Amino acid sequence: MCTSMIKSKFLSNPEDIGIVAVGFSGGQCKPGVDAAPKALIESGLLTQLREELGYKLHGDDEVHLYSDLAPAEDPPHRNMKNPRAVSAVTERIAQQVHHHASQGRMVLTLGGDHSIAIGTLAGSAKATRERLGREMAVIWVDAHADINTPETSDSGNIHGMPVAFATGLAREENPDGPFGWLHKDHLVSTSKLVYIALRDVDAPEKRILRENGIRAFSMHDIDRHGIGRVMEMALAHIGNDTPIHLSFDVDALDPLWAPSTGTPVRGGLTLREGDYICECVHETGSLVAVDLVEVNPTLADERDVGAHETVRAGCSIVRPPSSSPTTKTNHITTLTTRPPRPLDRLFLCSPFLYHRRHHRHHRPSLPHIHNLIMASTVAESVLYERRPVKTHRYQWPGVQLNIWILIMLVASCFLIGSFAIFIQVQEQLLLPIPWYFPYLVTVASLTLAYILLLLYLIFNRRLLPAIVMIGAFVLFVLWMVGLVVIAVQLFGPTGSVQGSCDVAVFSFNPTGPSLHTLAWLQQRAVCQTWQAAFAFSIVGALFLVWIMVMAYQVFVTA
Ligand SMILES: NC(=[NH2+])NCCC[C@H](N)C(=O)O
Repeated sequence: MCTSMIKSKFLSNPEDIGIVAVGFSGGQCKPGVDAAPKALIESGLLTQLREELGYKLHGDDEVHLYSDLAPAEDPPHRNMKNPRAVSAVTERIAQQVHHHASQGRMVLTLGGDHSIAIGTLAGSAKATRERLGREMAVIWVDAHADINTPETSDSGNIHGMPVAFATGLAREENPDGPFGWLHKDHLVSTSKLVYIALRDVDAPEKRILRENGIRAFSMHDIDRHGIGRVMEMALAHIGNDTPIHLSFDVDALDPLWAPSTGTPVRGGLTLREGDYICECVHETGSLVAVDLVEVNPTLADERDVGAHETVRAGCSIVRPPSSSPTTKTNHITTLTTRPPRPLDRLFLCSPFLYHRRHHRHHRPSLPHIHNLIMASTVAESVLYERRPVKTHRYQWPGVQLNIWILIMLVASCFLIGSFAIFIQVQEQLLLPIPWYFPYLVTVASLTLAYILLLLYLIFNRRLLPAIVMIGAFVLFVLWMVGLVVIAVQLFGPTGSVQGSCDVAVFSFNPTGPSLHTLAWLQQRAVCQTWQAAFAFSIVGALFLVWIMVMAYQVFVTA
């Protein structure tokens, strides 16, 4: 039995994981990244998923090297290095991912360099369209944007281009050319793409991000807002009704924690921030696929102090619980009752664990990688003695809310304007001002203040349904009083507005310009203003009911 307590929204077989282990490094020039799946598996990743977290794994018996796909020759094409090899391998990966995803399983792809995401995204986007009739969102956690087109890339390495291919920004016109196999149903929309942890973006990539309005959170944003807020914003951008593919490049982490990668960049995520991202994505229940790429176990050599640091940091961050007397579940008990090992659950530690120095002294430890993956046990497992913090992300229907605000603005402004004029007229005629004139001006002004409050809350992403509901209810009562008063004035006994209209105006039959005609026009305008005020009051009252219903729906679906 799978231990995850988060209910998956989009997987029909949430206890199953399709594994695609990709031993491929052709998207860049440093050898070794193809050894990652083996290293990850040897360090116990899949065993842990299967035995300790209770997942049923499919396709876990083989690391694919795709040697049968190696072309006889592979000259550069549109400035790309190894174009045919990468195209053929990613096409095959797309089929593998599609196969698993079509069966409603989570797909875990172990890279490999990041070029393989051309295949993983294509496979899961297609399967998501076919199975759920929806578009899929992508959270790309990476130091790099990997959105160069072949024409903008300086390096020609395809691992710097996968997003451009996956979004259709880099298209191959020739269907038989490299990546000509990518069709419309393989593509991901740029509006459903969110980057996290960027810090090394090429100038043309910046332009591409800007021109396509792609949502990107750099390390600067994480420093400024904190990872919590950034995740809130990233997930709000995606919305809670969209399946998510998480593509995690290990170089998103600071080299302090993950130096064993081809293109490390300083100033990256802390270990804990990496954990947190994965926990948040898992908690949405929308996760359908994960890639873990660019782990290069061969790049940590004997002199690498980073490996030591990694181990130390991992140990201090993830302290195995000293005791866990209440643990009942078998597979968890096994872990919690055995003596803690210092390397346990070290986040993405496999490149270091794979390192001979550590490998000799420790049984390949259980990597912390499952944070990254579906189980996200960090958030929920007794292992960590943490309780998931229930955070609500309210998803307001944007269009409805905008219409609501606009119409209510019009209604309130109209009431303020017309009753202010009535007050003025009464004053001029030296008549007493009835209480409901200033009352209606006040109610409409309160409504304006309420709209301003909503806008402020929306801007700060704090639009809580409870606030909306309470405010709307109070205003509704006030509007109803106003509505009744207006109705009495308009349709009440003779002597009312309606009556004066009928008697003072319509019984006359003014023809030609005269003082009578003028009075008649004036009186009719007053009547019509009252009628409009009545109409707007009804609209206001109904709209207040509408926003209460809206708030309720947002609340129950959160
Ligand atoms: N997946 C990666 N590590 N990508 C690094 C890309 C670096 C650079 N922007 C390039 O296009 O070559």
